[in-house]
Amino acid sequence: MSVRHTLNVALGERAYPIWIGPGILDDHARWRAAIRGRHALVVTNATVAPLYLDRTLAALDGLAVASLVLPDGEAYKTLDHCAQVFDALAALKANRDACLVALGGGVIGDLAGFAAATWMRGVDFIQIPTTLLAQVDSSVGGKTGVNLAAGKNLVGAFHQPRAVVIDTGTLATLPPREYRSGLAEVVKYGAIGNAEFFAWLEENAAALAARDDAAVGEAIARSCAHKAGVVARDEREDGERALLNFGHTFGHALETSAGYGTLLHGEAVAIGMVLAARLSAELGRAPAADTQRLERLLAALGLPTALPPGHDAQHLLALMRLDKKNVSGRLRLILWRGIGDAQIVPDVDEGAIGNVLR
Ligand SMILES: NC(=O)c1ccc[n+]([C@@H]2O[C@H](COP(=O)([O-])OP(=O)(O)OC[C@H]3O[C@@H](n4cnc5c(N)ncnc54)[C@H](O)[C@@H]3O)[C@@H](O)[C@H]2O)c1
Ligand SMILES: O=C(O)C(=O)C[C@@H](O)[C@H](O)[C@H](O)COP(=O)(O)O
Ligand SMILES: [Zn+2]
Repeated sequence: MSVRHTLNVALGERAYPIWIGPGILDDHARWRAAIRGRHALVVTNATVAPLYLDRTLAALDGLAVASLVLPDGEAYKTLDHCAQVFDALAALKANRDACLVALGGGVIGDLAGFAAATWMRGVDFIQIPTTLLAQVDSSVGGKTGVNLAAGKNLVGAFHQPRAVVIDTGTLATLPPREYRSGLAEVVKYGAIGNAEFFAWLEENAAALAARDDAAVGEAIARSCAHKAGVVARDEREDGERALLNFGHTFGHALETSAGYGTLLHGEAVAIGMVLAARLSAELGRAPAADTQRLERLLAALGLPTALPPGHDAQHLLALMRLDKKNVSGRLRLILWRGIGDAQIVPDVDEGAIGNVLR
């Protein structure tokens, strides 16, 4: 086991470490020290439990511990399944000093994090992300929540973890499609604010597609560093943090309309980023050549760039109207001036959005 990178999310008294490296799930002394009380509940799912639950429980030896294994899938990121976490905490007799341990991808992290935010009005939690997407994005920053039939992440809370334990060795068991989905959020960091990183991704696309350890490790560390900086400056999305939503207004609408789990989050974000880039070009805000560069990179990483056949533009637009970033009924989108230069654009013309969706 070895920690290759230690980052910090600088939030004053609520600052927390991000440890990144292969095998650090077994570095018990390190991450168990982040648990302050006697009770711990590990929340995971039916796919991840047989792979990594025993190793996680081994670190918690000596505490009053329980585990909850939920069904696997985006379709289960719901209030009903959050209620199962509350029931497990009640059965454990967990008090205010309890700690939840989210072991899995972004679905488990968001759901367990939301349960931690609301159990007894807020208890600690630790993120142990086991997908690339969760390692580069969802485990950092404290956005927790669940989906409704009406839209993605419509119920949630900002609640920061106490620590993020990124064991890059867990990626060895991750299916290829899920790995590619995570790469979309990596591309997002370059697209929104780091043209040099975007160029690095272009140069290393083949290595990343082949899951080369060194390239993947660097992509994870650089992504986490980007996100940690944004979150430290704007924890509650009053400004800059909204840029992390590039591609997401379209993407979330696509995920909801396709039925949760049909299109993976990263796939929907990949398509959404292309649509946001196209819309930026259509509005005369960005060069069309940058859209093509984005499409080429995403395609080289095995990600989709086009809307799924049979999509309903009007339905997508209706879903976009319920996005959290909108103000006074006006659509507020993240667009760009080009690679590495995203911006928040209020009051985007629905006609132009409709053109891009069609
Ligand atoms: N909170 C945030 O800031 C944030 C950021 C990005 C995405 N998200 C949310 O994250 C979710 C998507 O996360 P995801 O892509 O991790 O999906 P996921 O949690 O559904 O995991 C993807 C699949 O991989 C499996 N899996 C997990 N780890 C594995 C491993 N090591 N080996 C084998 N299989 C493994 C899971 O069981 C699942 O089938 C969405 O709900 C999205 O909205 C949240
Ligand atoms: O951390 C953020 O801020 C993000 O926007 C990261 C996104 O990748 C992530 O999908 C997030 O869950 C979206 O949040 P939402 O506020 O649009 O629900
Ligand atoms: Zn996302």
